[in-house]
Amino acid sequence: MAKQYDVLFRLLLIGDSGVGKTCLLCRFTDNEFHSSHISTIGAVAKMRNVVETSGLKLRLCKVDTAGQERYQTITKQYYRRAQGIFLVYDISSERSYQHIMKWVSDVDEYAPEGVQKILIGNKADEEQKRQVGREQGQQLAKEYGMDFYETSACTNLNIKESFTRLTELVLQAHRKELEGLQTRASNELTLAELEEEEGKPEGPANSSKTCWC
Ligand SMILES: Nc1nc2c(ncn2[C@@H]2O[C@H](COP(=O)(O)OP(=O)(O)OP(=O)(O)O)[C@@H](O)[C@H]2O)c(=O)[nH]1
Repeated sequence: MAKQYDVLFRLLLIGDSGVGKTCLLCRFTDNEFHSSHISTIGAVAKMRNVVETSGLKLRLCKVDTAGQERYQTITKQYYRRAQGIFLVYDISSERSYQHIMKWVSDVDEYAPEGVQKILIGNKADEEQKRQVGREQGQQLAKEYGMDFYETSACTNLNIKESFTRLTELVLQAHRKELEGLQTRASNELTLAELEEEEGKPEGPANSSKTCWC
């Protein structure tokens, strides 16, 4: 069957367990929010419809990874195929913010050079429980040369903006290859593995979640 898209980009969500990675993805993809927390096991991929830009059809595959330590061997396998990474902490958890440094060092070790990163301070609606100031997020992002967004999967704050921004950064980083692709026959594209993953759990582990949230 003819491919419905030219290029597939993989965006990864990483961060401590419970910071809201699954909910961010669920809000962006299905515009839904669920208040229960069922930990992701391993990693789960979700496709977003084809986006047309610069004469190319992009398909985004977003991989929601488990934050729990025991799945880290599995989730690190996904780093090397990522073009963009969301590093997520929870503004009501100082601990999850402190752990961003550890997540960044994992990215440096396992992700390809040139991978694009964005720092996310999620649960911005939880102002009364805030433990991490907005300026702390900005400062950390600056240190690592990342863009920074405070988001809320609950109220839909900055969800579209942050996903759009990371896609833009990935596009910019791959501009040269993309220009080449525009002049070639579209079926030869290999910028990322072109494969159909709709609805399938990514990789060796399944998710215990019955839906994406
Ligand atoms: N108030 C508020 N709660 C949120 C937000 N995002 C997620 N949550 C809640 O935080 C809990 C954890 O969310 P998940 O998305 O399952 O967290 P996760 O990072 O995917 O967790 P793991 O799969 O264990 O790594 C759930 O109870 C969500 O309802 C948010 O923006 N605001």
